[in-house]
Amino acid sequence: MANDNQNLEKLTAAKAAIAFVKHNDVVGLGTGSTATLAIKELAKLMENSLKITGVPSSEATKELAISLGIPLLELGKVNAIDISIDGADEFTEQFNLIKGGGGALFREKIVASLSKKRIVVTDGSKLVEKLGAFKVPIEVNPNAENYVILKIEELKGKPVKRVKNDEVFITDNQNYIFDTDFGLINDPEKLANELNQIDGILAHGIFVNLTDIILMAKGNQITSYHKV
Ligand SMILES: O=C[C@H](O)[C@H](O)[C@H](O)COP(=O)(O)O
Repeated sequence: MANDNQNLEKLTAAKAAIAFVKHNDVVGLGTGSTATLAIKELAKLMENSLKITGVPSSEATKELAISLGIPLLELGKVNAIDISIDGADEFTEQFNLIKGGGGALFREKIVASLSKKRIVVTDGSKLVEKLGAFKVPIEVNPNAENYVILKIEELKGKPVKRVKNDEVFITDNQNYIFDTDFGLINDPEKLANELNQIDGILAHGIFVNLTDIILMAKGNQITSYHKV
């Protein structure tokens, strides 16, 4: 559970991120508590002069954006996004991430893939030396459940089907999530590529080469990592 300090850090990072948004931008709207703060800050700027169009990365974010009066485009109908702002569950200084703690990883990956500038906002707890303490969310079509479990186990992963409020968690895309323990991950790109080969996996939460700027707040200080 996030404490007050963590919430303040999330807000500090969110405020730093929206400074990158320009008038008339198409903005990829992430999912999760930190992205939510950024979306609310954007909406405040829109009360003055900023005009943007959002592209939501989940049904929850879509509802939030509508409630704030942010005009939206449908993700599946968009060819390019100027800038996206999203959170992360873990990141390394090599710009590798684990995402999907909220189950929105597939649409978040498409948003990041379409975006010209990808900004990740986090509190100070998300920086790690190696990914993997946070279990890798893997979104699986129910028809491929047992097949995918076998294939993940061949990769030495230990998948656990996600349950929320005593019920199997179902994603916005009507799939399951398997939170998978791979131990600490030495080569995220290799594991990402191996998972990409498995039929039945819609997406996994390892994000490689999908981030340009990471804004991490620690206390009220921002550390920004820019990919060169
Ligand atoms: O599916 C959820 C997303 O990947 C989130 O961006 C991620 O879980 C981080 O969320 P939060 O900002 O709430 O820590």
